[in-house]
Amino acid sequence: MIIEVKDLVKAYSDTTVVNIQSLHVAAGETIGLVGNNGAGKTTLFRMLLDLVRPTDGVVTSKSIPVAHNDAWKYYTGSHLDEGFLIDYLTPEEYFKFIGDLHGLSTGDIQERLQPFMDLFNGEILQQRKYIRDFSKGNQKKVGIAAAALSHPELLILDEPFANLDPSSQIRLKNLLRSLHEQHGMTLLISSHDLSHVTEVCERIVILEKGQIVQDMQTTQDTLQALEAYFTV
Ligand SMILES: Nc1ncnc2c1ncn2[C@@H]1O[C@H](COP(=O)(O)OP(=O)(O)OP(=O)(O)O)[C@@H](O)[C@H]1O
Repeated sequence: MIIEVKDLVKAYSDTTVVNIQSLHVAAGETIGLVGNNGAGKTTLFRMLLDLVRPTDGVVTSKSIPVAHNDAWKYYTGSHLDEGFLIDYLTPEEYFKFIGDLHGLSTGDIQERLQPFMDLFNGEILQQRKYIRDFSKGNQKKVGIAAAALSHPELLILDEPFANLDPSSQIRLKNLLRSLHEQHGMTLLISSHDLSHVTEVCERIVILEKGQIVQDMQTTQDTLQALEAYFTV
């Protein structure tokens, strides 16, 4: 298992925001995490990435607790929010920084960014602008590309479609599919867009008040089932 979660609890004072008995992510799976505002999606991702320590329970990656070992960092890419970026760099400088961490040459970086050119829409590279001066949507594109640059075995993205214009959302959907198909990347993404997430992900997990209430393989009926579930 690339990720295994057991009896994972996160509580702030006396409010429990995540409470998951068990969640297994196998290598090569594409999983969409859905749930209303405050359901605990981001908190779960932060615990998977050792950014937040659980109140109870453990997260293991390839059987090793993420809190006690760095091995997972070499095969895990992630972009949760713009806080992950280095604002005073240009996108080129940031990609070089991330590429250096993974021993990629300038040529490797250029080659690996090639599939992102449609998504970048001519607005990311050679702009002579720092990341801080880009729009939220374009910052997100930089973050997603940087997270995927090392071709990680596991890619974790929090709301990758948010703040993107409709054309960019469609381009991102195709890109994520092709990262999975061409590199066997395991994807774990959260989204409020039920249609996009069911198109990209073969498995959908619904989180409600910190708990997993449904975990299903995506079929042609899943979108309808999700829409019914979220209709109040
Ligand atoms: N540092 C913190 N201190 C106190 N409460 C927190 C903290 N971080 C998160 N929470 C609470 O945990 C709950 C889950 O938040 P989280 O951001 O994980 O939800 P989410 O599913 O990602 O929501 P959204 O869809 O709105 O992004 C919320 O009620 C939030 O207020």
